[in-house]
Amino acid sequence: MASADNPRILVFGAGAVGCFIGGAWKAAGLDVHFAGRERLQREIGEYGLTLTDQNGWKAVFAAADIDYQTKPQALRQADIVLLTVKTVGIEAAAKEIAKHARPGTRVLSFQNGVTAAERLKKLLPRQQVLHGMVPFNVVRLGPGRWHRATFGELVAEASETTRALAARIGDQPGKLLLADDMRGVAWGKLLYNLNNAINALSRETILAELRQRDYRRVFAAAIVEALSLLDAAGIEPAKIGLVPPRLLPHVIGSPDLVFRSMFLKVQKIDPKARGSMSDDFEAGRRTEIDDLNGEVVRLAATLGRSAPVNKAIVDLVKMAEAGVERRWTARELADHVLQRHKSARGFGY
Ligand SMILES: NC(=O)C1=CN([C@@H]2O[C@H](COP(=O)(O)OP(=O)(O)OC[C@H]3O[C@@H](n4cnc5c(N)ncnc54)[C@H](OP(=O)(O)O)[C@@H]3O)[C@@H](O)[C@H]2O)C=CC1
Ligand SMILES: CC(C)(CO)C(=O)C(=O)O
Repeated sequence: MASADNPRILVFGAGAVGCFIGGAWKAAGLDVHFAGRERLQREIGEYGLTLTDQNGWKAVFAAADIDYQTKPQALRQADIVLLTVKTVGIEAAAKEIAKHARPGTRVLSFQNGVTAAERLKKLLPRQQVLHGMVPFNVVRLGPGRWHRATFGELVAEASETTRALAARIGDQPGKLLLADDMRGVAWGKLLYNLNNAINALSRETILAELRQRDYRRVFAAAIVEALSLLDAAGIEPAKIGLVPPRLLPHVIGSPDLVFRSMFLKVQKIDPKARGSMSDDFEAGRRTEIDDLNGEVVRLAATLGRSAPVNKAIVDLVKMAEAGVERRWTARELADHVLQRHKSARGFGY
C-alpha cells in the first residue's frame, strides 16, 4: 500500500521494459500498478506476470496480484509515473499525464535516445520529470512472461525521489543507480542502440547477429561516426557496461575470435535477446529510428557535417517502415552501408 515512504508507482505504457521493471520493483516490495493496452491487460489477467533474468532469478505473480488498467484515469492516484512507452509515443502519453496526473507527480522517463526527458519536461511543466536509462534487454518469452536477457543496472537522474527509490530497491533485481550527468549516460547508451536498426534489418537475435563480423563492421562504423561528432560537439558519452566508449568500436569491429573471447564471454548475451526495434518490425509499427541513428544525423547537421553511415541506416529502416520487407544479410548490409561511403570504408575494420 502507498505511504509517505512507499509511494504509489504507476508504470504507464507497460510493455516489455515496463512489465519487467515494474514487476521487479513490486517483487522488491514497492507499491507498483500498471497501465497500458487492453491486449496486455487480458494476457496478464489470464496468465499473471512471470519475470526471469540471466542469474536464475524468477518472480511469479498471480493475475489477481497485478493491477493492470487500461484507462489513463489510473494516473490520478500515482505519486510516481514510470513512463515506459516508446519514444514515438511520448507526446500522446504526455497529453494523458498532463490531463490526469496530479501537479507535482514525479515522472521517471525510461526511453532510449537522448531527448525524451527534455521533451517531456517541456510538455509537463506541472509535473517533475526525471531522466532514466535502461541498459539491459528485455525479451518476451510468452504470454505474461518477460526475461531480462543482458546485463547492466538501471540509471536515473539523482534526486530526492530516485534516491528514495534506490534505497528501497537496494541490491535486488531492478536496482537503480543514480547519476548527475544524464546527458552523458544517454549518449553512452545511444552508442549501443546504434545496433538496434542493424539487429532489426538482420532479422536475427542479437547474439546471432553480433557473431557475424560484417554486421559488427557496420555497427562499429556507426559508433565511430557518432564518437567523432560527439567530440566535435563537446559531449562526453558515459561508459555503459564494461567497455569505455572510445574502445567500443575497436572491440565491436574486432575479428571473430577476439570479439567472442573479449566481449561475448564477459558481456554474456542471452541467445533469446532481440533488440527492441525488432519488435517494431514484427508488429509493422513505426520505429524509434529518428531518436537513435537519426539523432546522430541531426547532431551532424547542427555541426555542418554529415553522418553517411547512420543516414544510410536510417534510410533502410524508413524503407522497412514503408513496407519493404527484406532480410539484410551481413554482407549485403556491409556492402550497402560501408562500400558506398568512403569515410566508413577507411575505418580499417
Ligand atoms: N525492450 C527492450 O529490451 C528495451 C527497450 N528500451 C526502451 O524502452 C522504451 C520502451 O520499450 P519497450 O518496453 O520495448 O516498448 P513496448 O512497445 O514493449 O512497450 C510500450 C507499451 O506502451 C504502450 N503504449 C504506448 N502509448 C501508450 C499510451 N498512451 N497509453 C497506454 N499505453 C501506451 C504500447 O502499446 P502500442 O504498441 O499499442 O502503442 C506498448 O504496449 C523504448 O524507448 C525502448 O527503446 C530500452 C532498453 C531495452
Ligand atoms: C539493450 C539494448 C541495447 C539492446 O537490446 C536496447 O536498448 C534495446 O533493445 O532497445
